[in-house]
Amino acid sequence: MDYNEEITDEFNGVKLWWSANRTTPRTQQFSFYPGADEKRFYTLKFHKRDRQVITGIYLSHVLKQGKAIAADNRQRKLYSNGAGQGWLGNRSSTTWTHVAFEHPATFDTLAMDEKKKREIKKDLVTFSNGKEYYAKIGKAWKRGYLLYGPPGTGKSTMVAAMANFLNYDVYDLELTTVKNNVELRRLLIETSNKSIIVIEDIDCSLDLTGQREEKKKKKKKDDKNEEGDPISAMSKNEERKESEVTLSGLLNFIDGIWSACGGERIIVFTTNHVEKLDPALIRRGRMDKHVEMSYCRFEAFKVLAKNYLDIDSHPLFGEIGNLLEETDMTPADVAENLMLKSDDDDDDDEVETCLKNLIEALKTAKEEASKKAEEDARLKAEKEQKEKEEAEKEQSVKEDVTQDAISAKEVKDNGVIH
Ligand SMILES: Nc1ncnc2c1ncn2[C@@H]1O[C@H](COP(=O)(O)OP(=O)(O)OP(=O)(O)O)[C@@H](O)[C@H]1O
Repeated sequence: MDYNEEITDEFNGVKLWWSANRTTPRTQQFSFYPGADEKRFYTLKFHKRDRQVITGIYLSHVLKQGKAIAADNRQRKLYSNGAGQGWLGNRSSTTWTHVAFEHPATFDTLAMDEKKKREIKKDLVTFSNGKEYYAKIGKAWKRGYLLYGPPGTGKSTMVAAMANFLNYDVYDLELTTVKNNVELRRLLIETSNKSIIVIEDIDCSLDLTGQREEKKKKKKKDDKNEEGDPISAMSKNEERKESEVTLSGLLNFIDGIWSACGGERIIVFTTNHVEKLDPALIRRGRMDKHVEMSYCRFEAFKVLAKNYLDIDSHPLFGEIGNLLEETDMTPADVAENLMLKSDDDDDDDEVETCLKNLIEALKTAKEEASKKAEEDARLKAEKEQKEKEEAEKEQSVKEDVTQDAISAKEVKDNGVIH
């Protein structure tokens, strides 16, 4: 609103007039900051019979709307943590740095089962409106999501869609650069409200899955190789400092030790190997919602076809639908085939070429999958045969030993037989 401009509003049948004003100071003192002494205010005019409505509900309605608009217009941020450099070039504590978050993914463009999408959106809305509820039940206002599925099924895309849906910032937490639990806690305390904290590929981020021994062995081997080269050993020493963040450190964070610093945070773990994760890490209550991101089926394909080709139907959809039901292809691979090669998405030939390419790719994938299944079956049969032969061999050795024992007993009982 400009100064001296007046706008009319209407609320529940009540008409009112807003105007923006300012006062300039009478004394003409010198100031470094032009306009520092200026007073700005809004004037609201309405009929006195409507006073109750205006002071009762209208003003809080305006404040609420204002906050919502400010939140919508807010430039959201994508934070990531990286190892900083100390004075001597050594590794110092990791800190958050940020860039503008501008990922275009939304739930509309996310290719997945519609029912699942609706369920997730409902869960997110319930969470973000749940301030009083969380306070009432005495729980930290946070929610954990575990997104699991093969690479390219849209786990990162889902995080972006969630952030855009809720208007939250995203903190991409790289655990391997966090020195220890103390540093983890500091980083988490520095996160702001209304944010999603993501740990991608949690199975690779930490020694939470029994890989610690492997790494120790490798380190021992490297140390041995560097024994004769102290300079390279010194320079690598800093670089190689492993994260000492522990499972219990991470569990404490999820359980809300840091909840004293406020709420409204969503924690997301993504993994390609859910079976590798420690059950303590992903039990319900910590990771409240487990979402499987799966291969592209027909319903998800239709979303991609709309996104990439701007079509809702096509005579080739039937064939594609059948192939997708029989073949496991990730949405990322399907999307790759649907990328137009020119910028003319009205070009019917181009659309058809894309769909035909996809059909070819699906047929190839189907053939490869069936070859692989045959090969797996052959290897399995071979293995079973080998195990059977070994068991038989073992059994025959056992029988020989028993026979020897019987013969020895007979010799003992009956004397030496010549
Ligand atoms: N479900 C999906 N809906 C829409 N686009 C998708 C989907 N899955 C994958 N894509 C497309 O494929 C690309 C890769 O997907 P994304 O990085 O989200 O997969 P991911 O499961 O996180 O993979 P990774 O496990 O390798 O990190 C995305 O940029 C997006 O264009």
